[in-house]
Amino acid sequence: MNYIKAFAPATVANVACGFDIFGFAIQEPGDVVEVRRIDKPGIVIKEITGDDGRLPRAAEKNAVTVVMLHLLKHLGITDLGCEVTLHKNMPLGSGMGSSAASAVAGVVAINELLGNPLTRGELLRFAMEGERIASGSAHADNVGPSLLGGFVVIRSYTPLDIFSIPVPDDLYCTLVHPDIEINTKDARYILRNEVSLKNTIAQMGNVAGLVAGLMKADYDLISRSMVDVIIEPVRSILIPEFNEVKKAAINNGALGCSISGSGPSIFALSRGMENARKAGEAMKQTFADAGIDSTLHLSGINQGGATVLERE
Ligand SMILES: Nc1ncnc2c1ncn2[C@@H]1O[C@H](COP(=O)(O)OP(=O)(O)OP(=O)(O)O)[C@@H](O)[C@H]1O
Ligand SMILES: N[C@@H](CCO)C(=O)O
Repeated sequence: MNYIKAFAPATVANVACGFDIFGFAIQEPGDVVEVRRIDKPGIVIKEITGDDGRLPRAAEKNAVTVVMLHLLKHLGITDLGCEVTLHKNMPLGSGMGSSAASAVAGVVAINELLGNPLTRGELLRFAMEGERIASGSAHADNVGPSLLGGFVVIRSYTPLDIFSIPVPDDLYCTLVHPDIEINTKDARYILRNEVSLKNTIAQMGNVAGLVAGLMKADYDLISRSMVDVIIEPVRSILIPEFNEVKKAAINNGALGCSISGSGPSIFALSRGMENARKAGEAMKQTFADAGIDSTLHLSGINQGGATVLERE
């Protein structure tokens, strides 16, 4: 194989109560990566589109290529030469798993170019290295679902223990990205290290409730469990109009609404596409009323994760 083109979708991490342990992928948007063999050994970034020249061009600094370097090192491959093109189809610092989509598309593309020496599950820890470069933290709740699809639970980081759970067919995601930027690194820095016993108990109840609600297709239980008493109260101060946008979603048919990843995007889950659309329009209008432009995405839960689009 000499050429691979791969796609990896945007993701919603945390899903209200599951900081660093829950995430799911949506259908669109997503990053596209092209990898082509060249004679000279080494990984080079040939071109990046859609980033306004803001992303690092050095292979060891960009999430899309860092993952490739880690994978080649693990496999002991020193003579491979590749030119990489990244099509950046989502904003940076968006809370949509932007760095994760690049990392996942990159690792899937290089693995395919090499004839798939590793399984999807085995690629996860390499994709996490892309997150380490982007935000200083190798969390898996964006790369996990972008790579594997479905609603992903990370039961443990040491050792890594990750699995998917079924979700109701009629569950839809609304994702609204206001035109502002928040770096994951900053949004993690402001979090407190200690959590009260009272909040831990409340959060554990909601985590258990959300898993059970999704697996049993119990929409009332999903709705009651989409509550984050630990992270959202701290981070929401970084997002203008957060409380109003959340209220607009809930008042217009959403089951629940919270910050997507580390923000500023805000997501809602709804029963049926029509409710998702109604909630999304109300959320977007609330931002517009405050003079903030935003972009609306509507999607079912992406069950397949990253895909290979072309091979030569
Ligand atoms: N290929 C890449 N795509 C996006 N960001 C990258 C990439 N490579 C390195 N970065 C760096 O990662 C930082 C953005 O990552 P960050 O995690 O803050 O955003 P995000 O992925 O949109 O957020 P979130 O993880 O909350 O969804 C920027 O500083 C950017 O320069
Ligand atoms: N779980 C991570 C996701 C970042 O998208 C965080 O909230 O910092």
